[in-house]
Amino acid sequence: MGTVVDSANQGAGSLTINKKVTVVFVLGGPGSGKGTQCANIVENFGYTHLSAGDLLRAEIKSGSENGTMISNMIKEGKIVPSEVTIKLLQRAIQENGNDKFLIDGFPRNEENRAAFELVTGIEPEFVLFFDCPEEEMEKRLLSRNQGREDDNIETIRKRFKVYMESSLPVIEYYNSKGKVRKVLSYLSASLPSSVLERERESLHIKQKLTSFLPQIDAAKPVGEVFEAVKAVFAPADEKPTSCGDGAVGGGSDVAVGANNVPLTEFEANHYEYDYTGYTDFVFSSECSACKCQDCRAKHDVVINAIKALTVSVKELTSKRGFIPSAPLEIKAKRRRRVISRALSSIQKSKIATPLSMCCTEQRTMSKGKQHELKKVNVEEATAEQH
Ligand SMILES: Nc1ncnc2c1ncn2[C@@H]1O[C@H](COP(=O)(O)OP(=O)(O)O)[C@@H](O)[C@H]1O
Ligand SMILES: Nc1ccn([C@H]2C[C@H](O)[C@@H](COP(=O)(O)OP(=O)(O)O)O2)c(=O)n1
Repeated sequence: MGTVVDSANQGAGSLTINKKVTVVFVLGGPGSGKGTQCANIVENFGYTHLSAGDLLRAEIKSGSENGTMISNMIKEGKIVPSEVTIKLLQRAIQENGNDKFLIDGFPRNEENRAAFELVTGIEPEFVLFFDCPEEEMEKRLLSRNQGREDDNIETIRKRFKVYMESSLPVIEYYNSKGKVRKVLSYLSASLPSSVLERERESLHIKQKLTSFLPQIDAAKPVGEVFEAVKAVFAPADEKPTSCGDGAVGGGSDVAVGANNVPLTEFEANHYEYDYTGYTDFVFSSECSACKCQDCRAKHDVVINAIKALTVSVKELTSKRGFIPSAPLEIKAKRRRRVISRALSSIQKSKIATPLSMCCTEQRTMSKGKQHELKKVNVEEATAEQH
């Protein structure tokens, strides 16, 4: 017996997607309102909506050989084998003239995710995540009135269990890659961890989360939810790649902490948080919300420069026998000047930042290069100190 991917590949043949497409995954619990919001997005942003559940139900109706198996799995609240769903999605994408797709209710487990990526080579542009309390979802499903066989209390409970156990980890996976869009991302970036903690606390599924998870509060009325959705789509849609695109609220998790640098790294202690001027950087940089690789790379260079600067000043002050017992009294204005000078020296000395350089590579920048940065910054810092 072959793997899921093997069998999906065998059957894929003519189904191979031979056009460049933009894919947004729309995820959330059963009844969280994915389909409802997808209809709004289609109307306003020109996407084509592909609901995995609808495709599977259409397959049952078509009398296909897989029909009975799919029907039984859905009645049990289980997830249909990936190769079946992926083929349906591939066909729908290939046959549609559009090149922008909302894929709703997929991937629903790790197997779905990995197989789709391998078979189609498509990575989502971003992930939209609707978070809604179970009681609300249950109420909605029980009054959905679409004649669905799985909208009964017994199957609903099973679907909730599958969602918590299999689907949430997929959302967390995309979150770790900075793909999950949130609305207040730019704000959260500058907040101390205690505030982030409070934000995380407000999540309906908080007990299952291992990290901060961007979400849209899907328990609100349809119109309000769509306002949040619009904030995610509008900027991304208007100016997808340019620098300083004003994508306020449209940034993903990665956009704010650019390159996924954990916020805690800058908040380890008061001294470091204060000294790096991280807050200032986030709000003053034109590119802080931009996710293009260029900006990410630049941001990494700055972060490294700031770190090097911190080390240098610590060294300088300890050499002078001055060990600060309180946070260093460097005023915000001066701090910004130091940082901006450090940045311009870096640019002037043409430290090349290849666009292809990924965040990890940047962070593991060779010691030699870090030393170079440090040298530049020691001079700047010394000048400032005087
Ligand atoms: N924000 C909302 N407030 C109240 N009811 C909603 C909201 N969003 C969707 N619904 C209703 O809840 C039910 C489930 O919504 P649906 O979009 O089908 O969810 P999903 O696609 O996530 O399963 C539908 O009857 C829909 O009209
Ligand atoms: N990727 C997917 C998506 C849906 N399914 C099956 C299992 C789900 O319980 C049903 C219904 O999914 P659908 O997305 O239409 O509905 P809910 O979000 O659960 O309300 O379809 C699947 O097996 N694999």
